[in-house]
Amino acid sequence: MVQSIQVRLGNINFINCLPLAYGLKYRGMEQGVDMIAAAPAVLNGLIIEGRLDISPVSSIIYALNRDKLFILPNLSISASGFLQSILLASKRPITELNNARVALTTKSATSRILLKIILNKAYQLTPEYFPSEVGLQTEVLKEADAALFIGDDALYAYHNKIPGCYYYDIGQEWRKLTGQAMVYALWVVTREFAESQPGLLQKVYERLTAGFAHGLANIQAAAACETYVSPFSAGQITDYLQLLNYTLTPAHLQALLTYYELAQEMGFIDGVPELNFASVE
Ligand SMILES: C=C(O[C@@H]1C=C(C(=O)O)C=C[C@H]1O)C(=O)O
Repeated sequence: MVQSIQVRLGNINFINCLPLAYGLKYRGMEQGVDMIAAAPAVLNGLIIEGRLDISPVSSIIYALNRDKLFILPNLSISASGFLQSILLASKRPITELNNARVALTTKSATSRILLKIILNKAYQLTPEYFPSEVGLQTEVLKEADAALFIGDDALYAYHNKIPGCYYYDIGQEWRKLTGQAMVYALWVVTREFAESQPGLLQKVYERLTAGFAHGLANIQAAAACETYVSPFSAGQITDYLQLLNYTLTPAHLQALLTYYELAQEMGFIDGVPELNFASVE
C-alpha cells in the first residue's frame, strides 16, 4: 500500500493571517495537512530545521537561506505604508533615541532589521538593541526606552496607547524612506519538498490561494468569529486587514529587493539573493 504523505504546513497565528486561516478552516482544506500555527520566528526556525515543508516566513529568512528555499508566487504579507501592526512605542520622540535602549520583539525577523535600517538611514541613530519576548508595552517599557512590536501585540499597543508615549508606524516610516511598499512575509517551500513532491506542492498551493480567496471574500464573517478569541472589535479587525496586501506583484518584488539591498548595506545579509520561485500555478 502506498502511504499518503502528510504535508507539514506552517501558518502565522496572528490576525494578519486570519483570512487564510478562516478560508482553510471553513472550506475543510486543513484536512490532510499537519498545520502548525505559530509566531513567524517559530515558523522561520522550523522550516530551516526541515521540520516544515511549506510556510509563511519573515521575508529576510529567504535571503538568509536562499539555497534551501523557493518562494511561492503571488503570495505575501505586504502593506503599502501605514499598517498598524509594525509599531515602535517610545518614551521619547524618535529623534531622541540615540544611546537609548530599544527592545526588539523576538517574534519577528524582518521588522527587527527594518527598524534598524530606518533608525540608521532616516534618523542616523544607532541605539542599543536588545531582544524581548514580552508582548505587552506597559511591561517592556519598564526596562526599555522604546520597543518594537509586531502582529497582534502591535495592534493591541496601537489601540491602547499609553498617554505621553510616542508611536511610530514602521510601515509608514519605510514608505517615507523609500517610497515603496514593504513585503514582511513570503510563503516558501523547502527545495527538497518542491523537488520530491511537485504534485503535492501544486495541490497545497491551490488550497492556499483558494483559502485566501475565500477568507478575503468573507472578511466580515471571519472578523466576527475572531472577536470571540481576540481583544479587538470586528470593525478594528476589518479596518486592519484592509491595510494589508497578500499578493506579490512586480512592484512588491522591487520593494523586497530594495529592503534586501539596505539589509546587505548594513551587513545583515551577505548579498541580495536571486528570487527563485517554485513552479506552481
Ligand atoms: C505585517 C506583519 O507581518 C509580519 C512580520 C514579520 C517579521 O517582522 O518578521 C513576519 C511575518 C509577518 O507576521 C505583522 O506581523 O504585523
